[in-house]
Amino acid sequence: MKQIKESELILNPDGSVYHLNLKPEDIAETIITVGDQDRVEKVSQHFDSILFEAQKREFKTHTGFYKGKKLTVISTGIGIDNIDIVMNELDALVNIDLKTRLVRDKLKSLDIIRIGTSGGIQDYVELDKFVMGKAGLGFDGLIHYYQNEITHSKATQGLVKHIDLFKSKAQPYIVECSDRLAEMFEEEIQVTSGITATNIGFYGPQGRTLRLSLQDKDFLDKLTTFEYNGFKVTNMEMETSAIYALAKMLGHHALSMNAIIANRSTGEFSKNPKTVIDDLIKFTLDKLSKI
Ligand SMILES: O=P(O)(O)O[C@H]1O[C@H](CO)[C@@H](O)[C@H]1O
Ligand SMILES: O=c1cc[nH]c(=O)[nH]1
Repeated sequence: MKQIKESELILNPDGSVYHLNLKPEDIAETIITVGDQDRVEKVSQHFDSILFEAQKREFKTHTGFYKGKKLTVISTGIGIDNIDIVMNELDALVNIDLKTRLVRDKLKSLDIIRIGTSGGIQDYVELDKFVMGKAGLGFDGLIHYYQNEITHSKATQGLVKHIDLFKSKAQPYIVECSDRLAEMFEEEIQVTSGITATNIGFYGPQGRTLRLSLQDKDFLDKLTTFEYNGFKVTNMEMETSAIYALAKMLGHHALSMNAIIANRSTGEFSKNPKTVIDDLIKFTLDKLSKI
C-alpha cells in the first residue's frame, strides 16, 4: 500500500490533522456538524459531560456524552470549501493510520448529522419548522474534482433541462441522505422532508438580489417545480450536498437537518431564529441518544 505524502496528509507537530487540530482519540463515531462556531456550545451545553475541546480557525470541536451517547460536535464554517476539509480530515482520523500514513485495512463508518439554518423555497415550508434533506442537490461543483458515480444521473440531466442551466455554471448533482439515519429522524408532526439545495453563495447563487442583477431571475421559480423521487426542492443552504456526496464516497452515513429561518417564497424572515435552532438541537440530540 502507498504511504500518503507529508504534503497531502498534513499533520501538526502534535500529530493532529492540519485544519481540525484533532487526533483520532478526540472524536466520537457520531458527529454533529454546525456551520456557526458559536453553535458548538449551544449543542454541547446539553451534554452531561465534555471530555475534549479544541479550536483552530472556524473549526471548533467539543466531544462529550449526551444521555450515555458519545458525540462530537464540530463547526464547519460557511460553505463547501470548508466541507471538503472537514469531511476529508474526519475520515483521515478514523480511516488512515496517522503514524504509518497508510489507509487502514478495516474502514470505519461515521454517522454525520448536520444541524443548520436554511431558507425555504416552497410556500408550504413554513418559517421556524424543521426540514430533513432526503437528498442534497449540489450546485457547488465540488464533486467534479473527485472520481465518482453520482454526477451523471438521469435526474441531473432532467434538472439541467428543467432550469435551463446556464452553461458556464457547474453541473449540478443529486445525492441521497443515509436511509438509516433518515428513518430515525422522520417524524410526521415535526419534520418536513424534501430536497435540500446547496449553493456556492448566499446571495446571487441563492437567487437573492441587493444591488446586482442575476443571470437567471427565474432560477428560484423553476427550482420550486422540479421533482426527484416524489420530492420537491424544499430549502436552500450552503453545505449539505457536499456532506452527502463525500460521505457516500468515503463510506459514512450523513443526514442534514435544517431549521427554516427564511421563506423565499413569501419573503419573510423568522422573528426568532435562535428559538428554532435551539429546538432543532434538542430534537436532534434526543434522536441521537436513541441510536
Ligand atoms: O447555519 P449554518 O449551519 O451556518 O448554515 C447556513 O447558514 C449560513 C449562511 O447564513 C450557511 O452556512 C448556510 O448553510
Ligand atoms: O436563506 C438562507 C437562510 C439560511 N442559510 C442560507 O444559506 N440561506
